[in-house]
Amino acid sequence: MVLVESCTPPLARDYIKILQQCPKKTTYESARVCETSEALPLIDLRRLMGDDEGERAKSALEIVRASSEWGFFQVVNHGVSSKLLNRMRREQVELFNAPFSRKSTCGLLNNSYRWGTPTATSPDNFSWSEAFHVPLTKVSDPTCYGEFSSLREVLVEYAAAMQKVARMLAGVLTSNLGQSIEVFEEMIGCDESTCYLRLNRYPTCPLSAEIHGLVPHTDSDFLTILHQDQVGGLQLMKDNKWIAVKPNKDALIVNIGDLFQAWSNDVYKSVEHRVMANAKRERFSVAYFLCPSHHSLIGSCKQPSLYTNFTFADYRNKVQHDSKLHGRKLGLSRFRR
Ligand SMILES: O=C(O)CCC(=O)C(=O)O
Ligand SMILES: [Fe+2]
Repeated sequence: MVLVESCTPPLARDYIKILQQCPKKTTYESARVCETSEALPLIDLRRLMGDDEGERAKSALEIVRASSEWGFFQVVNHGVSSKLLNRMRREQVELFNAPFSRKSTCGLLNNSYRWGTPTATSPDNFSWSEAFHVPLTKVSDPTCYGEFSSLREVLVEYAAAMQKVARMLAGVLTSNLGQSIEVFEEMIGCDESTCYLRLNRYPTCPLSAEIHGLVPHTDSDFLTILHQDQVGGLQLMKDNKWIAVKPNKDALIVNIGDLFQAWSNDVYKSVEHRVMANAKRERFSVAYFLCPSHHSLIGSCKQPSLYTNFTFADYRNKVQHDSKLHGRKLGLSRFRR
């Protein structure tokens, strides 16, 4: 019990409360069952950026195929230096090492600190993690950082580097749909001021091997670029099986979000993914979310559209509403015709 009470953030306290309130014992059927034989597609972006037109077309096709068949892929030679990735990680570790009271009450990074899942109604929608979910409009604001002033420079640089990769990948995906990236950006209002960075920490979990570090979800954005450490735990759903993503220190992980699935009329897939908690090692990751402006209309670029027209604000409101009411997001199914 001492162990549980001394845990910060107070994940164990919150988890046990939910467990006690939940009348049915939750069984994590096959929570750990995981197929590892299929490796996530690995795409070399040097070929996409090179002079050889044939190679560029081949690597674009790999991106399109992975986005349609997997909704997930890894990229290497992405142009983001390992020095920057390492600096980001060091600053992230230092930030999360701050006392809980400092993180939770002092307005750091636009008050974006969260832990656990306040809306959880059962143990299986509780996430054993803490995070800062930072709007990019705030990353250059010096008043957001308190004593963590060196974090600012890294976050600004990191966001710019991720934006570059995201734009390149979005360009490939939109061009395959017969649209230019300029038209996409104008219609969707996607730019650096509308995107988010999420710094995740998954503390070790002393309670059970079957708790989620992050519950199964799809991302409510166009696409996500993730940098994870070497601990592992990320899994994605493919053909009704969970597949573990093996950490690769040179790779960034890319996944399609709900909005690209809608905009592409289901050509690209936003697939469920989750993180399993780890009893022995804490884990860190940083996610960059490519998002549109709130009032952007996310129709489909193809007709007949499988989805009703909705704005990003409509989407987020529904997600919040469903999470409060049902303990989880219902996502795109809310907007299917
Ligand atoms: O930490 C990870 O591996 C996944 C993070 C994630 O899915 C998210 O932040 O949406
Ligand atoms: Fe995610």
